[in-house]
Amino acid sequence: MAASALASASAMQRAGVATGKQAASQPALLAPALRAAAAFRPVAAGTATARRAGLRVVAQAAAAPAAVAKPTQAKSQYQLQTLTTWLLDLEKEGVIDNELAAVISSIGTACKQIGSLVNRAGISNLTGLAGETNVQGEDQKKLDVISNEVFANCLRSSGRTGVIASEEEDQPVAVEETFSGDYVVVFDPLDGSSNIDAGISVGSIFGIYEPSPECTIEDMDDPEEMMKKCVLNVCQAGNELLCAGYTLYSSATILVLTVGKGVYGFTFDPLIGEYILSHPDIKIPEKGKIYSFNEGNYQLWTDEQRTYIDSLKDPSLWGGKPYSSRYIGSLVGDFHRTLLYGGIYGYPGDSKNPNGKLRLLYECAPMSMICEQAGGKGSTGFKRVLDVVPEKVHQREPLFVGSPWEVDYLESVLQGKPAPK
Ligand SMILES: O=P(O)(O)OC[C@H]1O[C@](O)(COP(=O)(O)O)[C@@H](O)[C@@H]1O
Repeated sequence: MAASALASASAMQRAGVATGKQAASQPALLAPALRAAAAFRPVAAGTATARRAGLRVVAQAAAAPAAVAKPTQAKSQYQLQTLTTWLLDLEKEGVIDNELAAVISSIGTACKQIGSLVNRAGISNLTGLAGETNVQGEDQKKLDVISNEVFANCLRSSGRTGVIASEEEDQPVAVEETFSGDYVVVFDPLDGSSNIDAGISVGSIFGIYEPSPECTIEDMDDPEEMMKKCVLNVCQAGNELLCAGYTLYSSATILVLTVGKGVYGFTFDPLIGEYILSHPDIKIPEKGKIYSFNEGNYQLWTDEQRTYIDSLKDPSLWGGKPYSSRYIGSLVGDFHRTLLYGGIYGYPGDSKNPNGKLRLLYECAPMSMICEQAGGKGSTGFKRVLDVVPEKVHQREPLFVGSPWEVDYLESVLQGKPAPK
């Protein structure tokens, strides 16, 4: 209607003569056109729109307190809280600086890229082995190598990182492209990669530290000196972490992180290419009903560790319903479920691997910070994970994370102390 109306009105003008005269000579033609043209006029009194406007005005007048309150900007249903706007709010509040925001954004970009590579792995020949082994002696998957490159490239191009350390790199690296900020970033570019070829959920894990003041890397440092400083920069205790997070690549791509003020989850929306706030201020349940351990190692565990798991399976101890067992074999997947549903995830040390399998710097510490920020706990069984100072970059540490009750109960069993109430 509107368009045709615009058309006829101009048709009239094309007729060149003031509408008035002609109108007199051809009334029938004009009527519909005039009515339509009226639609384009500012809201005249008596029309439906005016009525609605009027009602709104009245309603607002009625609702408004005597003193005319500043009209609050109605939150448009299309207003999104994205990772970008969340970081901006944190900057405005002085919680983080724009350099740290830039580093976190670059990690967000890396995870978008890795997420799409993981999704397409089966149809773009990205499954299978890369034919190399990493410093842990593990056969690297093609996507381990590629994800490592993607992560490192994004961190470099942020211009805000000074030293980066990856599960897939033997040694930490000093970043030449650093512009300012010099943040230290540790990361596991693709965790749980043994699950990739089966299309089961995997993830990325990261932690961000301040550069340690004692070891500022100088341009004139010789390579050996520089390496020593890089290692010292990354070997910081988890309680020094400024930010920790992971991205889950599963039925959805979900980035979960903390900057020390609670835990927030953002689901990636591929339609708009943005991370949307989907899990604000995550709180882990005080007590859960799920345990997540690789019981295949049961025979290698200590008596206390076996006693703990056996007790979770004894219904008489839990009002007739034992704990449920869930284990994907992908730390990010198992931890994400534990964070949302409660319970405990554990990778104990055992007679074969006294310190377990998981790496303190870029697996245990970041997950423990997130868990604590959500009201949970992260323990080695005998000590708070975040208080362990790493001596080596790829140091392994036993890890027990989850609801405070289950972790306290575990520590009581391993340390022979009374169980929590
Ligand atoms: O197969 P296991 O011995 O249970 O180990 C599984 C654990 O190892 C990991 O795959 C180790 O991580 P990477 O894949 O990064 O080496 C964790 O994700 C997972 O929780």
